[in-house]
This record gives sequence, structure tokens and C-alpha cells, in this order.
Amino acid sequence: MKIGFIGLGLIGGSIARAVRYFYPDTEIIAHSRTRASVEQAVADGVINRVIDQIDEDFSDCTYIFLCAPVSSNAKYLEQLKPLIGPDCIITDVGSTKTDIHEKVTDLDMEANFIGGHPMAGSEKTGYANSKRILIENAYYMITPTEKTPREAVETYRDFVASLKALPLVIDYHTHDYVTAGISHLPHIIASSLVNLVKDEDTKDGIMKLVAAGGFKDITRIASSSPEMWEQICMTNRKNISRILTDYIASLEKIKDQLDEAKSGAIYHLFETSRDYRNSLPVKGNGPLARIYEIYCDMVDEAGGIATLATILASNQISLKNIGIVHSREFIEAVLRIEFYDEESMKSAIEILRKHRYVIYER
Ligand SMILES: NC(=O)c1ccc[n+]([C@@H]2O[C@H](COP(=O)([O-])OP(=O)(O)OC[C@H]3O[C@@H](n4cnc5c(N)ncnc54)[C@H](O)[C@@H]3O)[C@@H](O)[C@H]2O)c1
Ligand SMILES: O=C(O)C(=O)C[C@]1(C(=O)O)C=C[C@@H](O)C=C1
Repeated sequence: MKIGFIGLGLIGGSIARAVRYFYPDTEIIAHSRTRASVEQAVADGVINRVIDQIDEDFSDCTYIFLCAPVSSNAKYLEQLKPLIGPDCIITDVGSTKTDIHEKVTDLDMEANFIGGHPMAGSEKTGYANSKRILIENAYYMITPTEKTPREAVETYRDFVASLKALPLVIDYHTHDYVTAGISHLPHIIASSLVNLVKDEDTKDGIMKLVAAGGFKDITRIASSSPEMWEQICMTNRKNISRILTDYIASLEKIKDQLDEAKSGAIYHLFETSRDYRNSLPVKGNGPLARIYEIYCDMVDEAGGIATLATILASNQISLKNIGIVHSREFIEAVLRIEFYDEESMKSAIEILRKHRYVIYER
């Protein structure tokens, strides 16, 4: 198998690493704007060759992954059209799908296109931050066209699953409606909140100084790439605008409830969100979902860690990792204990609590 990548940053690099791991003999070629990254990928053994411009080298690829920002991906279709073989599948990883599907239709390339979008990522960009396990256990949305051969869709779905992601075939309109709500609006909220705090801070910047877990948890994604997010917003304007309208209305409702001191309504706001948030499925949240960790108050005595480890070992519970953490979330240092599976973690919590350890679960 030969696979081509155009754009080899966080997502392209992560997929290339997964392909290299699960299909070591695959020939992987890549063209990217950042020359240093693709050269590093060759040095890492992740890809075989750097391609300076889009040429016949892409002609015999089984799959070509477009992994640049969304609007840039769409621009490559035209260059690829005269080059690709009849069975080649061009796929992308872009966060919006309508724009690229419309370009594919305009160019009459539907039989050779399957849209793709792994629901995993980070606020960090670039090949240097790519990880083989990034897409593992993450939903990977697949948006075929009406003319993509069904066998090609099935083969591609199996390929995605073989990289340990969770394929989900969906139409591209639904994709853009859904992602506006669970990804695009949250990014706008995070960035606008950060900018609001920047503008409302005291002259001596006390808000910035004391900002703690709450602010940091909800705004991590405000550090994401402006180039990528500008293109996402510009290619899903209608869906984002619609849900933004509903969101603004919900904020106005909350403001009215506050102004009128409707405490029951405010209680209901937090109660409903807590129940829904707590019901989110754990499966499909990317590699982080597979971390089974707890935090435990440090016992301030010599050999404290050894005692705790011995209690767990004598109950046949293996530890994956154990270490002291100094985190702003906890007043004192705590012990972070990581397990191999959920069952071990649950048993450990029960046993340690019986021994009067104070445990914090995530
Ligand atoms: N970051 C995420 O969380 C995330 C998650 C899922 C999907 N995506 C989608 O994946 C795609 C890539 O995002 P990323 O996070 O990997 O970004 P990134 O910035 O880490 O990587 C983009 C890569 O594309 C290259 N590039 C940029 N413009 C190019 C062009 N015109 N031609 C060739 N190469 C170009 C860059 O040099 C870089 O190597 C985007 O379409 C994005 O919507 C991102
Ligand atoms: O975890 C993050 O940092 C992300 O923003 C990942 C995230 C998201 O969940 O919104 C971002 C964009 C993608 O298209 C898919 C996933």
C-alpha cells in the first residue's frame, strides 16, 4: 500500500504514525508547507519521502490524506484530479465537510472522495506534537459522497478501524450541524471568554494572576491555531451562526434570572448541566479516555508511598504509574496513581478508602 499526505502537522503526523505502526511496510509520502517537519518525519522513519510539489508521485496512492487547514485542503483537489488513478481515494481530516464536498462535486471527483474527521486533537499544532495514539479510541466521522463505491467506503471504514479509531459513517450536512454545537461554538466561547477577561481585568492583572482550574479547564482550547479556526468558522458560518443565536438567547435568559434573583432557575441550570455532562459516554474520547487514575492525599510519614503500594500489591492490584504531583488544583501535594484498567482502579479506591486514605476521582 502507498499513502500520500498533504499537510503533516498534528493530525496528519498522528495518522501517519499510526499507519507506520499498524502497516510497517506501507510506502508513505508527504508534501507539507513546513519543510522541517516532513524532513523530521523521514528521520523518524514515519514517512519514506518528502514530495516538494504535487506530481505523479501521488498517482499510485491507495489513499491521499489532505491534512492542511480546511480551505487549503479544498484547493489541492484541482491539482490532484488529473493525477490520481481510478481506484485512488482522496480523504481529508478537516473539521468542516460541506465546503470540501461542494468542491468535490463541482470538480466531478465524487467517486474518488470520502470525507473524514477524527474527533480527537489538541490546542497544540505541528508534527512535533503528533502522537500515534491520538486517534485511538476516538470517533472518526466518515462522510462518503453519493457516488463513492460502497466497497470503497467499507474498505476505508475497516482501514480507520484498523488504526484503532471508531469509524462513524454520517452525511456531511449532519456532520457540520453536529460539530457546530460540540466543537465550533465551544471554541468561540472559550476564545471570547479569554478576551473578555483580558479586557475586564484589573489594572494590575489580578484576574490573570489568580485564574485557576475553572477558567483554565474551560479555556484550554482558546490557545488553538487562529489560522485553522478562521478557516473552520468561515466554512461553517450558517450552522455556527444558528447555534450562536440560541446560545446568546440562553445567556440572556440566565442574565434575566440573575437580575430577578430566581435562585431556583439558577439551581436548575447547574443541576441540568451536571446531569447531562455526567452522562457523556466515556468511550470515544480519544486516548485520554483510557487513563485510569486517581489522586490520593499524601501520608506525611517516611515510607508512605511504599505502604500504600504494598497494600495494593497484597490485593493483587498492579500499578501502571505512581508519583507525587504538585498541582494548583490541590492545596497540598498529592499522589497520582495510575492503573491498567477500570476494574483495578475501582478495587483500589474501595481498598484505600477502607484504609482511611482520602481519594479524589476524576
Ligand atoms: N487540531 C485539532 O484538534 C484537529 C482535530 C481534528 C481535525 N483537525 C483538522 O485537521 C487539519 C489539520 O489540523 P492540524 O491540527 O493538524 O494543524 P497543524 O497546524 O498542526 O498542521 C497543518 C499542517 O499543514 C501544513 N500546511 C498548512 N497550509 C498548507 C498548505 N497550503 N499546503 C500544504 N501544507 C500546508 C502545515 O505546515 C502543517 O504541517 C485541519 O483541517 C483541521 O480542521 C484538527
Ligand atoms: O481537544 C482539543 O483541543 C480539540 O479542540 C479537539 C477538537 C474538538 O474537540 O473540538 C477540535 C477540532 C476538531 O475538528 C476535532 C476535535
